[in-house]
Amino acid sequence: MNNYQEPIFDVAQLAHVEIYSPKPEETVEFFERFLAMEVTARSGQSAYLRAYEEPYHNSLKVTEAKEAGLGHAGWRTLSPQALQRRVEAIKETGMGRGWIEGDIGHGEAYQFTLPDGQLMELFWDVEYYQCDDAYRSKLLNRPSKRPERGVPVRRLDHINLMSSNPQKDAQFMIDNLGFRLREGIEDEGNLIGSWLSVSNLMHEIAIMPEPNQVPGKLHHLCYWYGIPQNLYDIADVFKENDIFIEVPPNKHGISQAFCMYVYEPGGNRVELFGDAGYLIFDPDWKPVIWDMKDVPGYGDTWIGTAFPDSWWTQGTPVTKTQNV
Ligand SMILES: O=C/C=C/C=C(\O)C(=O)O
Ligand SMILES: [Fe+2]
Repeated sequence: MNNYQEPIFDVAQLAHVEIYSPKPEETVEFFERFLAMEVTARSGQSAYLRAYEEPYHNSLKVTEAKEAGLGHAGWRTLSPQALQRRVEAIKETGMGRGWIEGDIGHGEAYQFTLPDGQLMELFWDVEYYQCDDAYRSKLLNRPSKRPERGVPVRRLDHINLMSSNPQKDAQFMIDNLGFRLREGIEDEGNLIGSWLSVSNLMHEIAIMPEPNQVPGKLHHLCYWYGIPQNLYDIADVFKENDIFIEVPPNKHGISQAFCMYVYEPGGNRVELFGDAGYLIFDPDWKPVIWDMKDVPGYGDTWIGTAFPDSWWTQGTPVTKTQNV
């Protein structure tokens, strides 16, 4: 058994996501007013936000840009030593961009891109949120009081990217960062969809096909409630405020998560999780593979309305969709 390929446990979590918005103030208002996130800093064209149960200074950076899309995703490693090991591995791939000083909320980070071009970074040094007395919760394991406005999300859960070569990107995450494939969608033998994680969550990242092979897109970012009823509460608020609901409260087959998809005012798709679906504890988990023909009505939506075409074809930045 000594030839067993041990997992790489160097990446700990998805710590933050930067999204681009052509309507930054409306995007910030969406997260602040409806999802009750707190703006913890502003600098230049960016605002930094956190959810009330997140321990770090921020988990979301909203940056003004011409078009919606992914700015970058930030992954925290398990230790400073783990960071160094992963940086060496990434350097070998030629996808490394080099070190940056850091950003508001975290220290030096090593940046790289996926083969498809999406920008990512690895870091260890992080700034923990310092709670003002006015926000201190009586629930000692909660970093700040539950906000009284909107329907407050509790933490960042995952990102989902659209790729011109999803199989190549998934393999990159597996080979160099220790992600494990949990579920996949195959079409004519190609892995076109993958749900990958480094924790007990079933995914911190998913990678799906861009129908016209346009590289570098974001499909969605997801925040977690953990309480299915909250999806109906926030759906009511969205409806009252003309926020487009693409997929109403729904149970996914893949991941078994209870979800809902909306578009924030800047145009990026945001998923909300009523619960995160099943957790994984088997150290030798065998990926569950779906054939694409079996997905509609089972893998995508197990219970709820059918997914609209837009869910399979639209990401950000938006490009004209030829007939797919
Ligand atoms: O077609 C299957 C889609 C599943 C999506 C997810 O599990 C997710 O985006 O969290
Ligand atoms: Fe998702």
